[in-house]
Amino acid sequence: MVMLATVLVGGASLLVAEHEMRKVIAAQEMSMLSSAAAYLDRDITSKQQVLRVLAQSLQAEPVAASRIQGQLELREALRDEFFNVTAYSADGKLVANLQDRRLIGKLNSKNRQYFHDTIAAQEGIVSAPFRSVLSGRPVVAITQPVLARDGSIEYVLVGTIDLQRPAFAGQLNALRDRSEGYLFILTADGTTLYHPDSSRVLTQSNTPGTLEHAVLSEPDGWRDDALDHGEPVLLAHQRLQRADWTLAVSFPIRDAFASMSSLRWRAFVAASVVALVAGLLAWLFMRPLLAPLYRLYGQVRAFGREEVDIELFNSSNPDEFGHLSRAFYQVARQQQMAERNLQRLATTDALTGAHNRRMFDEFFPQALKRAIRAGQQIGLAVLDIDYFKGINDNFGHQAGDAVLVQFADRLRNAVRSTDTVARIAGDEFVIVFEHLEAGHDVNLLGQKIVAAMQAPFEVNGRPLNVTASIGIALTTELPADVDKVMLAADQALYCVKAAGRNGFAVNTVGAERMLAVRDFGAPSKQDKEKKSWPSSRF
Ligand SMILES: Nc1nc2c(ncn2[C@@H]2O[C@H](COP(=O)(O)OP(=O)(O)OP(=O)(O)O)[C@@H](O)[C@H]2O)c(=O)[nH]1
Repeated sequence: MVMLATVLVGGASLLVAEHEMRKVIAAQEMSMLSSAAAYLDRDITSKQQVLRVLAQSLQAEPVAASRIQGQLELREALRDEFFNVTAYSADGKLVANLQDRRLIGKLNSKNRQYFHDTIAAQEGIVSAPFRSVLSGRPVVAITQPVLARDGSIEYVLVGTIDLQRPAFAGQLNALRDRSEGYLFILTADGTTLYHPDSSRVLTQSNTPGTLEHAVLSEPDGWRDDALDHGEPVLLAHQRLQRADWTLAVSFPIRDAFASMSSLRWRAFVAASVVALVAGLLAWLFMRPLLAPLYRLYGQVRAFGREEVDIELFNSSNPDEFGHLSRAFYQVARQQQMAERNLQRLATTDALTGAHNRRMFDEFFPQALKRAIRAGQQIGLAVLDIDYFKGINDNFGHQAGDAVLVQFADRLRNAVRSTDTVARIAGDEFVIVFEHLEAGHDVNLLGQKIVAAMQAPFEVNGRPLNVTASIGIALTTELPADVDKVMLAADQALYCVKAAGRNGFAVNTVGAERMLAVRDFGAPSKQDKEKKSWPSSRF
C-alpha cells in the first residue's frame, strides 16, 4: 500500500512536472520565434530600404540604362544585403546584373510573377520563393520600381535572397540555443521557404494532417499533439509582419523529455526503495502492536471449538484489545444466556415450572444409561391426580391450574434434589429416582409422595383435598429399556386406579407380578366428597 501510494504520488508529480515543463519549453520556443520573426521583419525592411534609397537616387538623377550597372556596383550595401541585385527595364529586359554584367540584354523577366506583381502594384513587393534563372538557386525577390518623371515605371530593381545561403539559415539558427528539433519557414500557400532539409525547399504541401497544415490553419501559438513524420512534436509558429511568411519550430517531445524520462525512472526506483524500507519498518513496528490481536483471534477460535471458557474474555486490560475482548465477552455472554433461556423454555413446563415432556424424553434414556454404567437401580414414578377433571369442572380451570402448580411444588419438595420431576400431560407427572442403592425400600418413595399430598390444597382461598394415584417402576435387573420401564410404571398406576386411587403400587421391570400395592381400602370421607362434586361428566 505504501509502495503503491508512493509510486502513484511520484507518478502524478512527474506528470504535473512534465505538463509544466511543456509549457516552459513552449514559452521559450515562442519567445525565440518572436525574436526570429522580428529579426526577419527588420531584415526585410532594411533590404527594402536599401533598394528604396537606390530607386530614389535613380529617380532624382535619371541615368541611361547602360549606366545603371555602374550605379549598382558603386553601392557596397547591396552586396551585403542581397545575394544578387538586378535591374530590368519596364518591358522586362535585363539592364543591370550585379553578379555578372555579361548577361545584360540576354534575359527578359516580363513573364516572371514578381515582375507582374510589381508593375500591377506600382510599388515594391516581397515575392514568393522561386528558383532563380540566373543562379539556379532557390531565392526570394524583393523588388522596387524606379519611376520616371511622369510617374510611370522606368525600371524595376530586384534584390534576391538566396534561401540556402549559410548566412540566412545561420542567422536564424543562431537565434535558437537548442540542438533538438528544427526551424522552418512556410509561405501562406504552404511552400517551404526554408528547411534544414534543402530538398524540402520550394516544395508545397497544405493538406490536412500535415505539419504545414497545422502551422497555417491555426493562429500564432503552440500545440503539443502534432505529429512530424509520425513522431509526436511540440509545434510552435509565428507569422511575420513584413511578408506572408510563418516561422515554425518542430520540437520532438521525446527529446524534450529525455531528461524527464531518466528522471522518472530514477524517481520510480528511489520511490520503490523508500516505500519498501518504509513498509518493512512499518511492519516491524506494527507486528508487536498487533500481537495481542492475533492472540485474541486464537482465543476466539478456541472458544468456538469450546476449548476455553467465556470468562477468559472478561479482560481488565485498559487498551483497545481489552475493549475488544470485553465487547466480545458481553456479546457472547448475552448470546449464551439467550440460548440458555431458550433451552430452559424448551424444556420447562410453563405452568408449573417442572420439566416438560420433551425434557423427560431426552433425559430419561440418558438417566437409564447412567444407571447402567454405575450399576445402580433406577425408579420411575408415574402420577395422576385423582378426579382432576372434577376439580376443573367444579371450581374452574384456574383452580385446576392452581392445583397443578401446588402439586408440582409438593412433588419437588418431597423428593431429593437429584430426582427429576416432569409434567408429561394434563394432570400426569413423572419422577425419575436416580442413584438408588440395591435393597432400597421403594415403598418409602410412594409413601413420601402420598404424605406430601395429605395437607389440603388451597384453591380460591379455600382448602381442598387432592389425592394422586402413583405407579412406580423399579429396575432391579439391568439393562432395561425405556419402553419397558414406562410400561411397568403404567401397569402399577393402572393397578392403583383399579384399587380405588389415592395410593401407590410398585412394579419391577420385567417381573410377572406387582411388587406392592398400597391399598387405602374403602374410599375415605374425602373421596366420597370428591365423588359427590356436582358434575355430569364426573
Ligand atoms: N386446569 C388445567 N386442566 C388441564 C390442564 N391440562 C389438562 N387438563 C385437564 O385435566 C383433565 C384430566 O382428566 P382425566 O384425564 O380424565 O383425569 P381425571 O379426571 O383425573 O380422572 P382420573 O385420572 O381417572 O382420576 C382434563 O379435563 C383436561 O382438560 C391444564 O393445564 N390445566
